[in-house]
Amino acid sequence: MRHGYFGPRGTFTQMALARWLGDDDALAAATAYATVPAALEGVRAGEVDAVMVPIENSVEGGVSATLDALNSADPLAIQGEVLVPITFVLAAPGGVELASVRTVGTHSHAWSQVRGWMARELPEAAYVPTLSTAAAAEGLAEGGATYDVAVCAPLAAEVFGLDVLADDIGDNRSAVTRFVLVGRPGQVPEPTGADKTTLVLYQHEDHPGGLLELLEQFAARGINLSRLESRPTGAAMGSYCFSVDVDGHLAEERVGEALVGLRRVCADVRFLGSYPRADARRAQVPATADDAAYADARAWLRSLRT
Ligand SMILES: O=C(O)C(=O)C[C@]1(C(=O)O)C=C[C@@H](O)C=C1
Repeated sequence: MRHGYFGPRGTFTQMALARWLGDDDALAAATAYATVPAALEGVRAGEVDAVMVPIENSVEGGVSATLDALNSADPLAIQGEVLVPITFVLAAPGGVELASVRTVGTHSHAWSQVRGWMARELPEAAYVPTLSTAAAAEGLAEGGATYDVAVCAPLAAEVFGLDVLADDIGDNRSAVTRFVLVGRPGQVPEPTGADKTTLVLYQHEDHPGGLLELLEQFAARGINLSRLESRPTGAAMGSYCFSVDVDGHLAEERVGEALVGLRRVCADVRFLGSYPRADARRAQVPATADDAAYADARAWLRSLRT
């Protein structure tokens, strides 16, 4: 299988792919893409079979670039997820002193996670956005960067031969980012009992109780949601879709029933995959909503009809 990732080398995303593959040769052969949309386009175009991209951070929330690229164009399928603890360093070419720093380059998600440290230690420093944390480090190593230092992973500082001016500068020491491996739709991974299903829901039109109508489909079937975000569809001001992760697998009765319900009440339902949870936490399913309960209720209905 050919893999890709949101690169360059030294991104947190590459670390996630390393964890997923567990094989140095496969990682070295993987294609680095400069942006998340480019990585997903690489899969759609068949350049690679699957790419690793960030989707959610425990401090900053959803990664909009990923959510929006997954919601548009041909549907893709999430095949698995990886959790990576996030620690940032302040990295610079040799000879740069902390006191002389005026500008800091990094990814916008990383900047949001070091704001407190920056306000305390470098209150005058201006922020320069870069395509990724590792791209910021790469820019310094290549020369000609428009910033003095980079906020990046310790790995990126090492890969690009930079000095570490400050260690562990994240405001939240337990920050974690969730990454997903995305491929073309095909086989859905087998259910494990500890799975997630990712969906994008489009309402017919804005109306009172519209969101409740969607959520009812899950609540009535004993399905827990682990993420719910509204994203603009881009069609008009106030036009939103809902991106959700639910505990459960397409193959399970209660998830299937919820999908049937959603299909009836939504203008469109985009199925983005059922896949094993990285933390292997089993879904809490009420006894009234497990597969046996559905089979029993269906048998009863059949008996009434015959
Ligand atoms: O820039 C990187 O290194 C990434 O992998 C991207 C990304 C993100 O998009 O959230 C990943 C984890 C960190 O929270 C900051 C940046």
